[in-house]
Amino acid sequence: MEKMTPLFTLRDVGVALNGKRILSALNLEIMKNRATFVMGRSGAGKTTLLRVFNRLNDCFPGCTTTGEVQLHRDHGVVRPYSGDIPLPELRRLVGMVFQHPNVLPMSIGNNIVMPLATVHGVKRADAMDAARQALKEAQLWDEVRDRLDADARTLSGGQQQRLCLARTLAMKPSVLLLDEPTSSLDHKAAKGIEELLETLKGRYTLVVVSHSLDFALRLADDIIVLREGRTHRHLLPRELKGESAAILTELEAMY
Ligand SMILES: Nc1ncnc2c1ncn2[C@@H]1O[C@H](COP(=O)(O)OP(=O)(O)OP(=O)(O)O)[C@@H](O)[C@H]1O
Repeated sequence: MEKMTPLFTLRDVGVALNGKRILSALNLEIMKNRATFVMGRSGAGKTTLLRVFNRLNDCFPGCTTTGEVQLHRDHGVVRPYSGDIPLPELRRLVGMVFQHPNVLPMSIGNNIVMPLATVHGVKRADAMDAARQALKEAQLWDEVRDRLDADARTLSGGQQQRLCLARTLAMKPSVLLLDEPTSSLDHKAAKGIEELLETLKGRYTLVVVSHSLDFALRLADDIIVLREGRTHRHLLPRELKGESAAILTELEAMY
């Protein structure tokens, strides 16, 4: 069996917004190249937890993060909240895809090329190559190869979400945070994204917020269940597959 190594370790992590506790006493590990699902009722703090990993909570005035967050890199451990890693590098390593596709108001090609070239200083020709590769990995290339100059907003919702995924993959991230990536899509488009994520599993570390128990049962290696900002349970999906009907009933009651 492959040895599991952590990518992130959280020790006694808490998040407060203007004095209001959103997350408390979180102790957990996100394992490399595994799919970790974060589940729980609306308002439990799932999105806030995702934003701990890339310091996106810092964007909200009055937000404080306490405790220790460790990011394990090949050359050792860095602590993002101690300034061990520049923020642009952290955001590159910790890619995020949101609930609603947030394409940039520009061409399909430039949605990937522009951030690579202007934010990360990649040469345009290299950025074009990276864009092509990422679009293939996001299974969008065949649909857009003849219209890379078209406005990205002319794509369907599912295609826009795959473009957002391609933009994130082009950055060569260590981890992909996916915040309910299918919830704004119709059934067919949602299915397409789920199938795409199945192809990424094992090659990327995935942290997925989802309300779909079926999807979690198919894809998850680990499931973290939050309740009122705390870790309520940490499960392996096999614990849900018949071995513990009581847990399944409890989770189903949340959705
Ligand atoms: N920027 C913010 N300003 C004020 N309150 C916030 C902010 N972000 C989150 N919260 C509050 O923190 C709590 C947790 O929110 P969060 O979005 O993390 O929950 P969630 O589990 O992802 O919910 P949902 O499933 O509905 O998306 C909620 O009470 C929410 O109102």
